[in-house]
Amino acid sequence: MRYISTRGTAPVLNFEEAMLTGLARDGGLYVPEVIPQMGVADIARLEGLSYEAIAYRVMRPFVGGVFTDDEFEGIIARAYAGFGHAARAPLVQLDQGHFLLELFHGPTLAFKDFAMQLIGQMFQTALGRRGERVTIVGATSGDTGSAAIEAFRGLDNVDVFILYPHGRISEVQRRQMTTPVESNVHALAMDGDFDECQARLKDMFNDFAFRDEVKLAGVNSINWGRVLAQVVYYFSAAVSVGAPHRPVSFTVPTGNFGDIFAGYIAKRMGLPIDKLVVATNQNDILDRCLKGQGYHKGATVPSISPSMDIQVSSNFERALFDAYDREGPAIVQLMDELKAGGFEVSQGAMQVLQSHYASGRASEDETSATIASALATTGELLCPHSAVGVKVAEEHRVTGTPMITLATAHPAKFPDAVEQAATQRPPLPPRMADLYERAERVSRVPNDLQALISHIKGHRAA
Ligand SMILES: Cc1ncc(COP(=O)(O)O)c(C=O)c1O
Ligand SMILES: N[C@@H](CCOP(=O)(O)O)C(=O)O
Repeated sequence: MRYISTRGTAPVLNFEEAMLTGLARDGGLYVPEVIPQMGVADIARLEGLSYEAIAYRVMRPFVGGVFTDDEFEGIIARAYAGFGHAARAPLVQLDQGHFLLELFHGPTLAFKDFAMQLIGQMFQTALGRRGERVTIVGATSGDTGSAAIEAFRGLDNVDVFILYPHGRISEVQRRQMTTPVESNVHALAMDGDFDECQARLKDMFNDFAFRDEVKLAGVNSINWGRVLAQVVYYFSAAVSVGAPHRPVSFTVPTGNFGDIFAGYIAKRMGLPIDKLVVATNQNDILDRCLKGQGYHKGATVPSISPSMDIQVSSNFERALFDAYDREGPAIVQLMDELKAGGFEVSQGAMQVLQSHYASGRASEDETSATIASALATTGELLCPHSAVGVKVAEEHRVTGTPMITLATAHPAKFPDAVEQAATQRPPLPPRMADLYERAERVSRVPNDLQALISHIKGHRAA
């Protein structure tokens, strides 16, 4: 299995190399050269299997010969052993034909654990074999960072630095990053918003001297391994509501476009997905773009679903790559225009995008109202991101086709917003009950590439 860059000029890599490289050296994102296929019979055989067994069958062809069968089975088993639900990703019914896929039973209570726990295990196996140590730098609007710190804390062969936008994440998210005591993990509160954190991260990858000196690696969804792990739950969920014998739709609360892109990969592999619905909060650049209004950056407005306060949605580049017939130079041009403020999508590419993705947005009031009404009618307490999804899903449901909305975080990660909407404060699970008493360790850093580089160099173990 070979991986190519969306910008067309970086070296072609195998799975392990693409996973450890993160951003391609031409600034692009790695994607599989060919998407492996699963036929109707292969998908039907997933019914009744454990989450781990489905994960093995769905991901195995993407990994190639990098891990042996036994190694890969062990990696998957260890990744999901710590989840708090036997089904890992249980499906609950909200209404006739509308289901919620609960992706918040991992150690940090958000969907990011599905991929981060897995790539933590894959990094450990691959780096142990190579005898290498790497420096992971990540950008987060709250959940990626906490999942990464949890997955990599205390591991021998990695230093982890996570940039988060100072003052723009929830207290639970912050404390999940600032309270681990292991000396190889570092939370950095940066002045700026998430897009600026992500831009500095990409600047670091494009500074080859720094990148090579510290052996920079990335665990944001620029890393193909992150997207791949998320493909699995589209299969597990769809099969439990009747796929491959009938089509299924998904609505996905979306920010950096990694999760919905995983759904697109599942569809390209053969899963009968009718609609993939992108649900945004008031930072609705993706909704506007998918409705044909171009991709034009504005100011990011803080919302009650802060993890989706994003304007530069990094994985949208992967979607554009396919929509532009995998023409690297076209993507280079669009990304140059984006640096200057935005771009228009060609008519042909727009048709391709709209054939795969629908979209909608939820205002702040609509999000709060959905939290309240879901609790009243179904007893389900939603986090604000999941509520954005449920509201948009309701607008796209079609009789006869099950709609599955991804519940991307536990409500206890956003207790203030949930309490305000539902007059009920969701408690943290018992294992985290002392989170507010634990001591915090965090460095305040400026939005400045050189300052960040010297901070990281000065705090690495090796
Ligand atoms: C809770 C939550 N929901 C939804 C999203 C959006 O996911 P994606 O960035 O993969 O589109 C994020 C962050 O990315 C998140 O943390
Ligand atoms: N919402 C994310 C933003 C980063 O997304 P990623 O999937 O690219 O890592 C977060 O919680 O950090």
